[in-house]
Amino acid sequence: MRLTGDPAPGTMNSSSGSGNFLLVPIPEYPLLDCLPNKTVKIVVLGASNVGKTALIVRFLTKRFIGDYEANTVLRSRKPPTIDSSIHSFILKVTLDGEEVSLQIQDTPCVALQDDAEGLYCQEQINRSIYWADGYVLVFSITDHNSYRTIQPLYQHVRRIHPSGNIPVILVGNKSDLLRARQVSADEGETLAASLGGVYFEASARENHEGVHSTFLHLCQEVIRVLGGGNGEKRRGGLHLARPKSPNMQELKRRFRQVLSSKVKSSTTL
Ligand SMILES: Nc1nc2c(ncn2[C@@H]2O[C@H](COP(=O)(O)OP(=O)(O)OP(=O)(O)O)[C@@H](O)[C@H]2O)c(=O)[nH]1
Repeated sequence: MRLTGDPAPGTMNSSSGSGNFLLVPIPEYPLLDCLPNKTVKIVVLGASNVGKTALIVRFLTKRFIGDYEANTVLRSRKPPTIDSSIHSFILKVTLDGEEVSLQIQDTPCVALQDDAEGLYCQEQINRSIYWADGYVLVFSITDHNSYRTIQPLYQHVRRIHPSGNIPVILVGNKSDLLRARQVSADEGETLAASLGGVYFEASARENHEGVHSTFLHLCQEVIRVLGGGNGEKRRGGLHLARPKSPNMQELKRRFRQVLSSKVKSSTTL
């Protein structure tokens, strides 16, 4: 099944419970004509394999990334590999009756250093952290190491933004895998409270609504804490270019590929 509309190259229209989303790759220039004034910039961070990309894909397309993978395997026997580059998306959302331009960045994984306190974190992630207004910190409830990464990760964000409130939410993903649970809901809630954020358990695999409300909650929190407008201005005039998305053409090609394979397989089955 194709997403609503017939996407022009480089754009996709999707719909969600709260209205129509326009999904476009973030260009290297501002979209002054077609985006609302209010902008919220969100980055998704976490350890390897926790489901960062799956959560974003679920939010944007209402689908589970594994469905795309399975579908492509079926058709070409060559699953798409999501590379570890930074990918960016813009969509319009309506919050409390007002249109907001939501920009989301997916990032490569971070990892704990051997001392379990420091982080291995690529420079491009630092640029994304600097760029963003709000932070989705993700771990998997089936992987206690990914949970242990969160506190150092938050400290890392704090070092980049030493002053002021940091809108953050903590997501314990893969809540469908209850039998493999290694992190309790209490541990999630306690950690989120210590970071000054809210804890959500989510399943990118099974639940769109949970993922959807998680992202929207963070949007609202960003607007509440920072107000609308432009993040760079809020940070005392410091300007840092938005991280580039060098592989956006490739990502668009993969999106089109998996979406068209979805159309074909659903019509042939
Ligand atoms: N059961 C289950 N599997 C999930 C869920 N979310 C993601 N996965 C699977 O977990 C694996 C990792 O998902 P990704 O979205 O690539 O994780 P990531 O955090 O972006 O991974 P990195 O590229 O290592 O940073 C994939 O096989 C997904 O299909 C979930 O909610 N439930």
